[in-house]
Amino acid sequence: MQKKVGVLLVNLGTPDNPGVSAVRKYLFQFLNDPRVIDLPWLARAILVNLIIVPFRSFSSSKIYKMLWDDRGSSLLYLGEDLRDELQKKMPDHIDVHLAMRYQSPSMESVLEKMRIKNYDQIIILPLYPQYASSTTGSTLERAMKIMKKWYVIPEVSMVSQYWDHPGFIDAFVERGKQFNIDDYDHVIFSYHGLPVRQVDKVYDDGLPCDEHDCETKITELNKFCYKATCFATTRALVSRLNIPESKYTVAFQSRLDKNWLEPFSDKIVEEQAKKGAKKLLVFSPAFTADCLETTVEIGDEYVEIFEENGGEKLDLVPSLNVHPKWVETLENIVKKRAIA
Ligand SMILES: C=CC1=C(C)c2cc3[nH]c(cc4nc(cc5[nH]c(cc1n2)c(C)c5CCC(=O)O)C(CCC(=O)O)=C4C)c(C)c3C=C
Ligand SMILES: [Fe+2]
Ligand SMILES: [Fe+2]
Repeated sequence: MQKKVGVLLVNLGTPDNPGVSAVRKYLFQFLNDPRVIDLPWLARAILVNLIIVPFRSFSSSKIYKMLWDDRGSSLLYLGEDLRDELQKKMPDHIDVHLAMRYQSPSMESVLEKMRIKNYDQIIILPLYPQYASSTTGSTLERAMKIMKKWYVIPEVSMVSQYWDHPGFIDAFVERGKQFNIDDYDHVIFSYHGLPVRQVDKVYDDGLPCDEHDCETKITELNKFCYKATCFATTRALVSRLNIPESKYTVAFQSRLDKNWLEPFSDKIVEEQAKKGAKKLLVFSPAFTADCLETTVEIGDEYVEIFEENGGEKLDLVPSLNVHPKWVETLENIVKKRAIA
């Protein structure tokens, strides 16, 4: 009998609408996740529920209103498009589903639909190329918490990271080739930031991230360090795109406080403009779909910072979205894991 396989693509999630109350609900669920704000519960409860959420709901709602278009939030509808494109590449016995870690469609509801299908195997595929406890870790933990309650638990396969997958790199190289890189004064590889505390936690040897050469090499110790894999993705991309070391910077965006990974992308944008750069190109290879962080933070806010400081043109390389090479990469990842 042909084995049935269910694939679950998971991304972060987005508010149901850009209004303050939906954004509050989203931030409340997201930031109360102990893998995201990894403080003791009382400190997290006070910080998130009395300080961050009440204030941030208003400012975030404003930027979500800038992101929203006739199809809604791109993180969600591009995920749906990706699911549909991947489904087209699959044989009859493999179904592709999409869930969001926070808000809708929830992992609970989609996994329940998958349970009823009685698959022989479930493949959980978070849409983050580089592992972080707050993203991939949280998604995989949630999947395990849901499935551990099932009476019948099928074979399960979980994807932790694919920052060096040749297909993932090829897809971003193709995106980069849409631009004439020689025309730009500088290139920024801007990854979502993380608290330094969280990157330090991947090490069992008692030494912080800073003492593991994470900017230059991948080792047995740092292979799950988000900073190390962001730098490694960048090395793979610059080598394929022939970008010399003097012409690019790796930076981290979207910090909540100052103890996040540095350098900060907005500061690098400002610094480049002040040094006289007129044209900047920005890649954002921690995101596989365009979202608030790319379209608004880079595409609007960084453009403004660059121009205010003397720059002329900042271009954002679009994310992978439904690029055929990206769909093909996911197809290969799934087919390699699917049981026969
Ligand atoms: C690589 C992916 C991501 C990592 C790592 C990550 C860590 C992380 N994020 C926050 C706080 C916020 N992130 C927000 C938005 C957001 N974050 C990611 C991805 C990663 N986050 C995405 C794809 C998005 C956009 C979602 C969308 O709807 O388009 C937000 C909300 C927006 C805002 O108010 O700025 C917050 C807050 C933390 C605390 C964290 C790790 C500790
Ligand atoms: Fe985030
Ligand atoms: Fe590290």
